[in-house]
Amino acid sequence: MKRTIEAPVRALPELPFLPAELRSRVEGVLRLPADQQPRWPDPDKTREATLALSRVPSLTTPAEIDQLGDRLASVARGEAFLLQGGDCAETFAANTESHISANFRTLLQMAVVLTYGAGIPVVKVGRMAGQFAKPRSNSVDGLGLPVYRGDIVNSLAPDPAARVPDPARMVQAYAHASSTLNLVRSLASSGMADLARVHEWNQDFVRTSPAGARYEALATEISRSLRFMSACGADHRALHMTEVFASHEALLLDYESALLRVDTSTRRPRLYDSSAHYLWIGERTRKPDGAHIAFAELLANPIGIKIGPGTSPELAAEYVTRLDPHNRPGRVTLISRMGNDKVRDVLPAIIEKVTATGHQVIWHCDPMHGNTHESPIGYKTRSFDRIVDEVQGFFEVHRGLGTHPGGIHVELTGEDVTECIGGAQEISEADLAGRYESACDPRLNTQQSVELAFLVAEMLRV
Ligand SMILES: O=C[C@H](O)[C@H](O)COP(=O)(O)O
Ligand SMILES: C=C(OP(=O)(O)O)C(=O)O
Ligand SMILES: [Mn+2]
Repeated sequence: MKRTIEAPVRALPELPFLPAELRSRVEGVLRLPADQQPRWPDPDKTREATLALSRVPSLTTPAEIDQLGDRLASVARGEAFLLQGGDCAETFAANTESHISANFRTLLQMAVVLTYGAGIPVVKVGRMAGQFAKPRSNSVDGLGLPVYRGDIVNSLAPDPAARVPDPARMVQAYAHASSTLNLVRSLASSGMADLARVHEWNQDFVRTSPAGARYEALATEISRSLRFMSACGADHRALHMTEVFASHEALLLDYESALLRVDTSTRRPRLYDSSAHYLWIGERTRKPDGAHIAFAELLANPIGIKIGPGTSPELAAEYVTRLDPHNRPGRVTLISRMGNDKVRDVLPAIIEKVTATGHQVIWHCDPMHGNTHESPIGYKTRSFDRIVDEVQGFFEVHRGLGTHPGGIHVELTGEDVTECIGGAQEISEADLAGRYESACDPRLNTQQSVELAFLVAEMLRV
């Protein structure tokens, strides 16, 4: 008789080098209740997949992760700005060279404008190389099928068989993440990241955007600065290459725990989630007594937590004290995703309470997830104006309190999709059907992303 699996299977992977004390802590965490996990139908296949992942090479190294930790410490101290962006849901099908390089290029274009606007370094973190798992509002979709939970779990195809969770997808996700990182590392150190070249793309944006005239003055100032630096003979390698880090939501605990690796080169062994440099815990899985927050507590990686409008100041302070026991600036990023109509009311009390704990966190603004609505014909969309207004509100709140608005976290793609309405191209609800390609949430297209960067640069210069 076929056994029905009532609870999600979370087999602790082999983790060959895990010292006994750490192993029992990981096991304890994986026994806690975890939201949004798939019910894999076959425990043996699940174990096979996690065992395979526990033996593969790390996607990131402790040295790179610690390097990002240093950069984030600067952000927390107000000496740098954090730009994080990429797809809502990466897919295996879109894991192509053109898609990855277009997203990377858009991130670079935004970073140049923001660096100029802020006058401080911009730390670039992609939602890439692992952003394959999605938390969902409902377990059934509009067609009555089990919901799509990201390519690492099941398929978007509207077919009951395709929606059955398949643990072998975790191994495929690792392979895709690995090839993405390989390409991105190479692009970051090659001509693609050359400052002058990235600025030329921004000049193309200004030439072709219907709102170009508004941004021309800023783009011209950047051109003059570049000519000045070149005339002075400034030719540092940092002008020709860049540094970019990979991040995703630490949602699927079977995948994340199988990629845990231990660095034993330090006095106390440190546990790294080698699936990414930076991981965040989402709005739907941040229960304080659940597995996700406890998992994040184990890690040496920098950690983000999404905080929606229902977050109490006390809970925000609890996250920070639990996740930053050693008082490391930038160890925790609080990513507010309040909605443009709530950010000005809800965020100040949270900032005050967290600041009073003495921990130096990064305050990050996700202006996407609190501003999603359904169009009359059923597309999930977001309005560019509301996105801009949430960032504006976030800056106003920080200016009022004298704290550092540490950066923005956006869902974007380097392609000319029609998923968010508004922006200089005036994408309307009727235009959404034209090129709506997201597997989950609506992303800013390239033009909207670069336009947002120009608007944020203006806010930073006030
Ligand atoms: O990316 C975020 C969430 O997964 C997403 O907003 C949930 O979407 P849903 O409400 O369509 O499930
Ligand atoms: C799921 C996401 O966001 P949130 O947890 O803030 O809803 C996301 O960033 O795709
Ligand atoms: Mn999303």
